[in-house]
Amino acid sequence: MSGGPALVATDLRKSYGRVIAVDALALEVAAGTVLGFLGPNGAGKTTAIRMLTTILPADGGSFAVTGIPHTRPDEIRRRVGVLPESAGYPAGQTGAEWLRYHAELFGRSRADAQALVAGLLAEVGLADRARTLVSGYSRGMKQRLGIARALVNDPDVVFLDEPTLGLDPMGQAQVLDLIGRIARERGATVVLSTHVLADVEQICDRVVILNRGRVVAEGTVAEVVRQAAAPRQGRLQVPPELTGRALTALAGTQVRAVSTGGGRLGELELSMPPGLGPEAAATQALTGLLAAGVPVLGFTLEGGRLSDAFLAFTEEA
Ligand SMILES: Nc1ncnc2c1ncn2[C@@H]1O[C@H](COP(=O)(O)OP(=O)(O)OP(=O)(O)O)[C@@H](O)[C@H]1O
Repeated sequence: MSGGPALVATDLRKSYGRVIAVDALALEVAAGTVLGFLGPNGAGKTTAIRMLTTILPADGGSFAVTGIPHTRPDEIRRRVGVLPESAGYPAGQTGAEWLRYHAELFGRSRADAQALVAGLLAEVGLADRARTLVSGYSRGMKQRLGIARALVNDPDVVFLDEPTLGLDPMGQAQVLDLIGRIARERGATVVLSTHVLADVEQICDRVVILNRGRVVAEGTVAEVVRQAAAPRQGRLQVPPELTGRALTALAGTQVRAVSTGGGRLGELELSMPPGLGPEAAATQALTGLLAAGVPVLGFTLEGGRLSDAFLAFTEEA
């Protein structure tokens, strides 16, 4: 593997008729990163993954995987692993047979493939189910088998499209643990497409948020949350006797204010409107209060979650 980024994309585009699925996608992902690839339904994640894994030709733009340009798709295919959005599994084969078949597709001899498959099944926690028909596997076991298949060529970059979809909490935890190990122990880069933002907060080093085919946010989870203007909640203390005047003053701003539950006078909860940065919202609120002659005794912005950021970046304009 080269010392450069694991994945680079520039101006990548794909349309289906008049629907622009991916629009000028630019990405740069460092090796060993677990990247959360996020976006609402139809944002273009699956289309982007299909292009980056050379399954679907792009309309324009370029990309490279571990330095291999998109003009050499056969080489890229040897360096990537994929768990597709709706992976199909064979009913009549055992997990070991199915994986061995895929290992042999990558040119392994039978003996070599057998050893590889035993290692992979152990890695994904299916060693004791090697000789069971896949049709008898639970959904979580099938997903882990699909991830094992994605690892059969010892890839540098692994693309997982919604790997925890439909899994129970135990199944989700096992898949997340496996993803963490793929990055840590194999040193592979993982591109994780998911709608489960709690998973992303737990295991992703960085995130990219797509909306309508475009990257609308990029960075670590903390950076994206900050960029989003979430914090969207704040807390304010004013002299108790001036609570009413403070609420009237804030009603003239874009910041929504209510007295805190429990009726503690002088303490107000603020909701910052989407689209207005936290500094701008805070300035508006504080300026409004000072103009009304209300002294501000305390003011804090509360930390936002990735879900707040996601909504802020993907809400309809
Ligand atoms: N084969 C296709 N033919 C026509 N339109 C398509 C096709 N595949 C995707 N699209 C459209 O392209 C856009 C992007 O779809 P895509 O499946 O890439 O989004 P996604 O982010 O993966 O969504 P989801 O989270 O629902 O899986 C959508 O408007 C979708 O309807």
